[in-house]
Amino acid sequence: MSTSAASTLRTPSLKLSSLSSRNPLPSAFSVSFNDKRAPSRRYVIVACTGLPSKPTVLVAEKLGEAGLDLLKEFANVDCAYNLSPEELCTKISLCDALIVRSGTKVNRQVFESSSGRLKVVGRAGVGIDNVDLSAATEFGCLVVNAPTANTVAAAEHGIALMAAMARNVAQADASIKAGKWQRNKYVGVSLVGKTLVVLGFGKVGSEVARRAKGLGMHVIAHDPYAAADRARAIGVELVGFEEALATADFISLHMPLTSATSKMLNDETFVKMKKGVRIINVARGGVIDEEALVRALDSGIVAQAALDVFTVEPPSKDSKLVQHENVTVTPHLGASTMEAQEGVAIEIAEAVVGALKGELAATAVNAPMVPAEVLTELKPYVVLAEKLGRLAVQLATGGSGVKSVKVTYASSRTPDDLDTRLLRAMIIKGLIEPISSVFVNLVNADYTAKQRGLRIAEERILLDGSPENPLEFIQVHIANVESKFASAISDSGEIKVEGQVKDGVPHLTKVGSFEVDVSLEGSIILCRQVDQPGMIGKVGSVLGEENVNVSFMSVGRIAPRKQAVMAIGVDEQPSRETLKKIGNIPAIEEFVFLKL
Ligand SMILES: NC(=O)c1ccc[n+]([C@@H]2O[C@H](COP(=O)([O-])OP(=O)(O)OC[C@H]3O[C@@H](n4cnc5c(N)ncnc54)[C@H](O)[C@@H]3O)[C@@H](O)[C@H]2O)c1
Ligand SMILES: O=C(O)[C@H](O)COP(=O)(O)O
Repeated sequence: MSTSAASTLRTPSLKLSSLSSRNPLPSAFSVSFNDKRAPSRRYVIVACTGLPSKPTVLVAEKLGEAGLDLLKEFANVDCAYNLSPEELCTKISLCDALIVRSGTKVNRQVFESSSGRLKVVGRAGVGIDNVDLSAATEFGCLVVNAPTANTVAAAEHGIALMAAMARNVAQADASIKAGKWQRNKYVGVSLVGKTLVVLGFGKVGSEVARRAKGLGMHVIAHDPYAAADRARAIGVELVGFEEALATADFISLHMPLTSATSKMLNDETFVKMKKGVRIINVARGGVIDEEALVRALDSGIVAQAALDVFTVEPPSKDSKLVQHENVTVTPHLGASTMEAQEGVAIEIAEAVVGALKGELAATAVNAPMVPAEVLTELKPYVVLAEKLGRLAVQLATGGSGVKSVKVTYASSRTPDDLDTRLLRAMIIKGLIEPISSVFVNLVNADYTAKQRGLRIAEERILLDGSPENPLEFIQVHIANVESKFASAISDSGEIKVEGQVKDGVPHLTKVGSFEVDVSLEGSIILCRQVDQPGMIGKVGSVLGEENVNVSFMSVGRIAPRKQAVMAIGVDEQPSRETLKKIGNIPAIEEFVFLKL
């Protein structure tokens, strides 16, 4: 009999610990049994009190009612606006999700202060430059945004600013209200026939281009990552940066703020522009060097600027840029229409609720974005991947020694047609979580593996046949470790488990060199025995005596009457005594109990 099974069953030390950091249910607690002889092993029984089990969502900036209503159906919603950074850090430890707009800095300190409870940050809008994505990823916190609902609003605001600037609407309005009537002073310029350069030809940029063409402007665009055919389809030519600068009568900015786009317009670029150029910015203040813009306005290179966004928001009252007479400003209103705010609120509420339910988010910013239909197709394989990881690591003696893992995907689909990032993340989750207190998810899987020195190599086996199913089987191999169940070692000396999805249900189909077939639900007992009549009955009746329900049994053998491996799926965890009794059945040579 294997000593491993017995050693997992020593008298445990009892410890009560809150699960709040790993479990979104605030009412859940765990009783954990630590095995004194094998401290790395820990059993957890989760119990829920009668307290409310809804997750808590902190809404830190104004969100549309429709979004709040959606959130309230699923969560406790705490709307707390204008929090100081300290107040945010204090509150966040009690929250599972946080929703912000552009006015809240979600920095590393926020993630640190959450002590692991914060699972989702929802940015109710597009720009995520106010969220520290690396910190979020490190802490396993998913960041989702609402990338589409305010596109048109932002584009319309860009067009509104351009027209208002060209015709001095804001200045003339202020002048009349100050009792003046200055018709000669506010002669404007026409838009028709002028060249508009759109910098950043994404969602907002292309909508601006469409509208500007309707106004009779000649529109060209610069975007190193945009597809030329998409631009051509709406009659826009993509040009290089230098050409864009030199040709523009108007420049409208629509790129995200990143380290590459920070201060993209600066002293050097302003001198390359046509004298009298006009600039519109509804993207982010930081893409312009604001001091350089003031110089360019003073020197007349830039005739006018219309700005919705600023490096620091709100800008200081005495900001030279804001006060400049040739500058028209609005207080970051691009997304602020009734329609856009309603849409954004619903888009972000759905994304946050979905993420809290554990669904894979389509608008994830710091996790692989996988199209919805691919997610649906891969769902059972995602479960299979995690369970194979969990089984493989539990088969290793001393899990922390697991450093080198190979994953094999067998499929008749070409690699281009099979996205395995999700599967890899779930295998990592399965490999790490049973042997550590780290919470692993799609967001932090690769990061966590790297931190622990766990190398994951992936290989594909291209099968013949029609690629109806995404995958035929997945194998997880762990190299350079001993196994507590010697039969799990394959001919090549590695722990090997293989699984398939059958009728939508993940199955374990191979352990080492033994073929088995057991659905991956509940837990599993693996026994190696001499193949002889009555073994299934013997083990089954030991389990039955203790009312442990057997969900599945399967035997794989080398040859009749030789060695066989029996895989038994059980719904309940058998007691120590029951496992001992199984080990004492004379024909059983080794066995192991594995939690899924
Ligand atoms: N003022 C507002 O209220 C408001 C509202 C919505 C969006 N925005 C901002 O507008 C910007 C664009 O939003 P979007 O939804 O169109 O995003 P998007 O991701 O659809 O488009 C951004 C585009 O910028 C391009 N880009 C990246 N680097 C570039 C570079 N160096 N030069 C030129 N182009 C570059 C990308 O390739 C992409 O096509 C974001 O910064 C967003 O935060 C502001
Ligand atoms: O990036 C965005 O979506 C816009 O800048 C809107 O920001 P807001 O939600 O703060 O209005």
